[in-house]
Amino acid sequence: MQHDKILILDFGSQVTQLIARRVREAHVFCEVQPCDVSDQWIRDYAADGLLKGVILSGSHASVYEDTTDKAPPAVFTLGVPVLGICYGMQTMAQQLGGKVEGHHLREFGPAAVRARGHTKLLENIADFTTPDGHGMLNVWMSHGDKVTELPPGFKLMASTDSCPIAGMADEERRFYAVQFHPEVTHTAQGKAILERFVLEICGARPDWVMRDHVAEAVESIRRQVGDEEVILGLSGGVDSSVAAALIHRAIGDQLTCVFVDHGLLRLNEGDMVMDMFVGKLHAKVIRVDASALFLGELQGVSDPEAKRKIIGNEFVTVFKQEAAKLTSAGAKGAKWLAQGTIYPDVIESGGAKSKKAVTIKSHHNVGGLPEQLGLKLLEPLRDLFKDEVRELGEALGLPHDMVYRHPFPGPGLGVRILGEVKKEYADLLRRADAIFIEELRNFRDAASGKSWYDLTSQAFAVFLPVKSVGVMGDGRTYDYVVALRAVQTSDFMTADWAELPYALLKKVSSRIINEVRGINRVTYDVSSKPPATIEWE
Ligand SMILES: Nc1ncnc2c1ncn2[C@@H]1O[C@H](COP(=O)(O)OP(=O)(O)OP(=O)(O)O)[C@@H](O)[C@H]1O
Ligand SMILES: O=c1[nH]c(=O)c2[nH+]cn([C@@H]3O[C@H](COP(=O)(O)O)[C@@H](O)[C@H]3O)c2[nH]1
Ligand SMILES: NC(=O)CC[C@H](N)C(=O)O
Ligand SMILES: [Mg+2]
Repeated sequence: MQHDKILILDFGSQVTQLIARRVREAHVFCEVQPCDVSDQWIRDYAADGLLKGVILSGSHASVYEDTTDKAPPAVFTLGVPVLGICYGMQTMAQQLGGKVEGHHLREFGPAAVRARGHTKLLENIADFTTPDGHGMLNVWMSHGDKVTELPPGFKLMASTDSCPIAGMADEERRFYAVQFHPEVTHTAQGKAILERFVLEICGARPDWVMRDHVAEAVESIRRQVGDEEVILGLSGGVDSSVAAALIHRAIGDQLTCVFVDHGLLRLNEGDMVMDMFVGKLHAKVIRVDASALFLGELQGVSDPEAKRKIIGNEFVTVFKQEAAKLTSAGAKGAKWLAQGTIYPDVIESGGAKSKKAVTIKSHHNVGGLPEQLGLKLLEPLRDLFKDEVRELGEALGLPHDMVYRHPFPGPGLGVRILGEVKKEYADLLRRADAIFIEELRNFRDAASGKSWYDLTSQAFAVFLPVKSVGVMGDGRTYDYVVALRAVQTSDFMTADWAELPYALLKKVSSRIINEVRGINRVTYDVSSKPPATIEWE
């Protein structure tokens, strides 16, 4: 089945992904592309007739600077509706003959917008009505520049006290633009406005539903792979688990999963993964116990980046060995490497050019492997956001607890044991961490009824290789310290430390100190990201 599609051109706004989320929530398929795709690219993209509309995102830049990006002109000649948001509105105005000016006064935060001109986009969408009968919208603004002159053919669609042209429309050509951000939840009617644009103005079919997606994905994997063999690095994390379950549904025993136990996994994780995939799904999984190898290589190394590099390299070595064994043992050998790449990974690596490439941490993943192994790449989750991946996982019958797990970094406990990694430390940390997670699952927030595990995005314990003095049973102890970390975040780029209930912290601390001999002190990390990061290394 072919889906109608909406194209979102990204000018580098922090919230471009939210536009895509809102469109997907309206069950319309959409893709984000960098704003500097060529006219030819746009025309090719539209050639199948499925492109129903284009959305231009915001940006940190100002359109009147010489160096800033413009929308590919073809966007305005395709004949499909276009919606400009913030910078997207400003560049639309400028490119089509209007005027944009800078102001030193920035408008950042909530604003009340008055709808004008009875346009199709805002018609009958309002948060309240003024005594004289005007529809008003509570929106979120984030700009310094303004459109000061409408382009020919446009009429005024919205205004605020400080921004007289807060929206404009050329209804004949179906071009609409708003200075505020409908994609953020602070704009109360934002969802309604984007739905109006996508469903009614663009007329896109709302046919993007997970149920159908499973069948389609299975079909497309079968077509792509034929009777060839596939290998996949299975971590027990959400993405690789859902990818494995999906591919297994499609091609059964043609899939072999390689699960590397580097000795830095969470408590019982290895057995859990095997139980699920081998025991319940009957998938082929090779469990490689490489803990001696990894811990050996890490001996004496305490620099975080050096540790990450070692773990990454060893991982590649082990994976290559297993792939080679598979090739020599089987008649055919694997031709495909499957990965649980999801849509945010795609956008982050190939997308917006505004992203600055400063290495804060070398993230471990299987990048670069396909070339080294000479395998073709199979990435069935490439189009999906994390919550869609989770929905898909559940549709495939994976247990809720597995698909709603917090993410776990590839280097595992290796980046949660500060400094040199030792088996002794990993064993202590695993037990402390398991207690923390267990209690997060046990404690529920009275108001929402949700567990604190579900109310946090990521939570774990960190091992500090320093000793402090304590007193237990009238005796002196001199033992290690554990720090607890729990954060709330939507995208892991920024995060707040979670305000866990004291009763929960108290229980966890007392259990860890009583049950894990070797730890006599527990602290709670109250640092946000930035300036701290989520992991400690
Ligand atoms: N211990 C491991 N054994 C095999 N493959 C692994 C291991 N750790 C990581 N990988 C591979 O590296 C990829 C990237 O890891 P990443 O943590 O980003 O994703 P994930 O573990 O699948 O999901 P999550 O984000 O929920 O942890 C995984 O999809 C998996 O293919
Ligand atoms: O697959 C991964 N390989 C890695 O090397 C890695 N390092 C950090 N993380 C995860 O990324 C998110 C942000 O972490 P930081 O704030 O510590 O950079 C958090 O969710 C971290 O757990 C990793 N994930
Ligand atoms: N959020 C935006 O798109 C801002 C656009 C432009 N930089 C301005 O300040 O007006
Ligand atoms: Mg993981």
